[in-house]
Amino acid sequence: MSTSRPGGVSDTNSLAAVDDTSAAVVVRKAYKEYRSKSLFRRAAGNMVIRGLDMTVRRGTIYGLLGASGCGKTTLIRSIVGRDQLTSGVIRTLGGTPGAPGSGVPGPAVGYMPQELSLYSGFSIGETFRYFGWLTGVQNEELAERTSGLLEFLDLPPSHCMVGELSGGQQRRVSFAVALLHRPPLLILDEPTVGVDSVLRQRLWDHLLDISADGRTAVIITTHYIEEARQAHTLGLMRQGVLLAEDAPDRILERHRCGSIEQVFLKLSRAQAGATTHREADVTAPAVPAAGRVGDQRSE
Ligand SMILES: Nc1ncnc2c1ncn2[C@@H]1O[C@H](COP(=O)(O)OP(=O)(O)OP(=O)(O)O)[C@@H](O)[C@H]1O
Repeated sequence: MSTSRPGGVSDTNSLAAVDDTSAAVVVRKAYKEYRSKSLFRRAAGNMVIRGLDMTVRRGTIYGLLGASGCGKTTLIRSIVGRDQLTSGVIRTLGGTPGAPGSGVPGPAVGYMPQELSLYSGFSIGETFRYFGWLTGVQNEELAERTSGLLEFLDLPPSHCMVGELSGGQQRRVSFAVALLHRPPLLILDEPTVGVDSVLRQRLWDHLLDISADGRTAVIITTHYIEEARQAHTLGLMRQGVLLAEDAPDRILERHRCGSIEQVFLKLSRAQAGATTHREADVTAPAVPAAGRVGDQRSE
């Protein structure tokens, strides 16, 4: 594992904070390295998460904003227990994700993965029935929530087959499935890709509504700065670390910038400077375009 630790959140480093009960998710000193499966490239590792700290409070929306390839999905998959860190600590709803009895993954978490994981041979109604059965939502409660979600998300009638829906409609079904059982932790990996601006705002309004109960935490990843700005806490992610983590207004104030794009640019340059100085194994930064952060895969 590389020993380079380019940046991170300095004021939340204490490992004692992992047992903070007001937090739905705590990540401390997280590192994740992918090892190549190729026989010819076995020595080459890819350090995707590099000493990352993150805290998600109950009753808040956490917007995880970063360029394509910065490690958002890898982090999310570790939080829901679908992937394991190389080192570091994660507490999701007080337990270790993936550990027996932790309940994660499980019904306590509503997870919308980036890749679609629906059954194309099911109708929309059967999909809701199946996931409702897995999470304990049945009968009148299921019928009521199904019709509410179909209407809210502008979906076709429940007899329509999932395999015959458009990609955007399938993403909305996947979003509905994550919401169906009203879990205390909702993790949405790029739910607004391919969603029109009216529905996108409706979706954000809904997330703000459900987190207002003071109990439900939402983590949402996105490339879009203007929508992430609505989150209570914003994590600005780049090359496997959080460059900043705070309320959007406090981030602007602290860095004396007029926009999140400017903060991103400023902190990206500082991170690149620090990295070059340490001659670490990361390359030059991408400059974020206005309104959307750039692609890091090709860096
Ligand atoms: N299973 C895997 N094996 C090897 N490398 C992987 C694997 N999954 C992701 N990566 C690499 O890890 C890096 C981060 O990928 P990740 O999907 O976490 O980024 P992201 O920020 O979610 O990107 P996007 O916004 O495009 O979804 C990329 O360089 C990717 O190629």
